[in-house]
Amino acid sequence: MSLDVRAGEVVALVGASGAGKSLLGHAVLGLLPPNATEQGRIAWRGEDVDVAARCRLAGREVALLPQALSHLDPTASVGAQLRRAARLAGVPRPATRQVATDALARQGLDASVLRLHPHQLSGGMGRRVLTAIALMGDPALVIADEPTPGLAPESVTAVLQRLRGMADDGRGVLLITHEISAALVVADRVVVVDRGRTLDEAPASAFSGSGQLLAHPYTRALWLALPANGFRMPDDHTRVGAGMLAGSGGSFDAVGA
Ligand SMILES: Nc1ncnc2c1ncn2[C@@H]1O[C@H](COP(=O)(O)OP(=O)(O)OP(=O)(O)O)[C@@H](O)[C@H]1O
Ligand code: NI
Repeated sequence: MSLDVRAGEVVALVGASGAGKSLLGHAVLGLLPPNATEQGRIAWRGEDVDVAARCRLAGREVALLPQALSHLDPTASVGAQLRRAARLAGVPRPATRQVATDALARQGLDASVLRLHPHQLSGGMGRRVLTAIALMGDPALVIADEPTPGLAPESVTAVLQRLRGMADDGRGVLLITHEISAALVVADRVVVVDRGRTLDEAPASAFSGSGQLLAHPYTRALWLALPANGFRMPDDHTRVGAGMLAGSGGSFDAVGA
């Protein structure tokens, strides 16, 4: 896999289940299991970063916006979790309460939420809390792993617009998803992956009409299969799929971040 994310842009990483999208995100954050073997390189601001360096960047320069509310600690109040994130981001202890309150306010939540525990939050509130935690260290890169499945349409829009806002504030955003239609609402570029390989990269604007601007047949097939395009399946779809299988190795050679 090979891709890069620049400041100010949302890059959507799109691919079928098992393509390796989450693994790529975890690799960038230095979160792969200890027995994982890696090949290739990951660079941050032009410099190669090893696992130790990536772990130092994680939570400060690079933040993960997880999908599941289960990433919140069920036994700790929202306030305690935000203050912990603030301390990890380098905020001196006496200031953490105010920083936590401000972080919630930026997500449209008032200070009464500090006292709540995760089970008392609605789905939308929980996601705002996760966002507040992820942004605590003022990261330059936000990796959002499947932030929208299971959400009501208006919440999907809100989550995507928040990601767009993060990019407009000058951050880079990597949006991992298998919902290309949602990604296209906010993405500048779309990187298509399959079975551990980058297949294609296209500007979001190329996804229009009958896909004539999309060079790769797999990407065009993804676009045409959307409900809005009438679930069209090109005749050669199965053949393309089989070709993808035959040509794939399932590991990443190169990762650029
Ligand atoms: N710790 C692990 N050990 C071995 N194999 C793993 C591990 N984690 C993931 N895999 C495998 O690596 C492949 C890629 O998984 P990954 O979770 O990155 O896919 P994904 O593209 O994020 O899929 P999804 O859209 O379902 O989240 C899958 O075949 C998965 O089973
Ligand atoms: Ni995943």
